[in-house]
Amino acid sequence: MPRARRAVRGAAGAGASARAAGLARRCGRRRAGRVVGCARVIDVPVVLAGAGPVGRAYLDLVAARSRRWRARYGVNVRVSAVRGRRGQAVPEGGSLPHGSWSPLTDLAAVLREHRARVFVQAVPSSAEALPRAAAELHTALEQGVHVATATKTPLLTAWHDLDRAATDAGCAVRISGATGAALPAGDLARSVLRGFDVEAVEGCPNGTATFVLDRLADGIELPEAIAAAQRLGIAEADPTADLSGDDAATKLRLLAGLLWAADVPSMRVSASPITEATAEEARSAAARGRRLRHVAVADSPESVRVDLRAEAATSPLGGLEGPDKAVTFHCGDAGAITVRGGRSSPHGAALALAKDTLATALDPAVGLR
Ligand SMILES: NC(=O)C1=CN([C@@H]2O[C@H](COP(=O)(O)OP(=O)(O)OC[C@H]3O[C@@H](n4cnc5c(N)ncnc54)[C@H](OP(=O)(O)O)[C@@H]3O)[C@@H](O)[C@H]2O)C=CC1
Ligand SMILES: N[C@@H](CC=O)C(=O)O
Repeated sequence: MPRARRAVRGAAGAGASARAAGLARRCGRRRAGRVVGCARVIDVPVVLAGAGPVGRAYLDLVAARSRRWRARYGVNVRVSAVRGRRGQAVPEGGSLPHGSWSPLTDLAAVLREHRARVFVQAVPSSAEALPRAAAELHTALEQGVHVATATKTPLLTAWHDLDRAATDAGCAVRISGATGAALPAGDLARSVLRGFDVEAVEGCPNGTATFVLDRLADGIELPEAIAAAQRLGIAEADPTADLSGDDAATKLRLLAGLLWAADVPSMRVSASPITEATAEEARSAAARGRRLRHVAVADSPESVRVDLRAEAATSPLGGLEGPDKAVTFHCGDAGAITVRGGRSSPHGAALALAKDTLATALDPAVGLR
């Protein structure tokens, strides 16, 4: 999709930021873990929406790693405000405050007050949360604030609007957290494989499905397997989309949007769900030395299908251990390129959001792609 890339705050600022980071790396002298000397540091104040497992993991990660990122990349990430469903708070020493939160105020005002550079979103990927989640992304972009999101639903419904709003604002919308947590499939699709003319993409991008299928093969009942995935923070609070194949299809739709400028909202989805009846299939595959997998495939920008497939235990998908994930890009002359790992977990999603937060300062980009 050809597009004029406007050099406004995000792009010009990010170019300068990248140069500043290079300068920081060249000039910085590390002493007792601190950058000293002539280092210039890019300040990245963040407003975080969502204080569930993923949001809290992001806060913890920033608290634990910000000094390292400052020394290593010349970027100072700090969460200056956190917003939940009804309240908001200023972190104390990098953690959520123990006391009560104040009532929510206007997001635009909060972004301005904190001079936010990035709006990080980690609210539920649910129909109920969608209207506010979508509206808040637009508010951030209108304020000239970059976005890093793990929330999938607004991307599915408002892909083009968000891309347009981000491009107009000269801001980036980074979606690694929504395309498979710490699995860097989104980066491959968005930029790394550019020019390889990817013909098809397939994989197991849902950690819950792989985890549950292996438990079924072990003879564990479906409800027990789902409960274990929820205890580990892999499955969504409502695991329906994990098991129906919708979450895997969503991730492939987002990858297709990044790869091919696919019309994400209108892509057709067909999926065979994981049900009680799947247990027999999983055990039968195991008896043949194979492993049942929920495999999502997009071989055109029009559609995604998710099927149960018995994979050889030595293949990239069969060899997976949930909640790890794998995605293979079929790249014509470059062959099949598989990325694997990046487990689904709140910490994995937080790592993806952190990577994307750093990228807004270090790798200039505008829009979704
Ligand atoms: N767990 C994982 O492995 C991964 C998760 N993700 C995605 O990350 C996102 C966050 O996940 P998780 O932390 O488990 O989410 P939760 O369901 O625990 O919700 C997180 C937060 O969202 C707030 N919230 C709830 N409803 C709304 C609403 N309608 N509008 C605005 N805010 C709302 C909650 O506020 P309050 O506390 O006030 O109720 C809470 O702070 C999800 O979209 C998920 O799909 C992505 C990759 C991996
Ligand atoms: N529930 C999802 C979490 C990340 O998107 C999964 O199981 O992969």
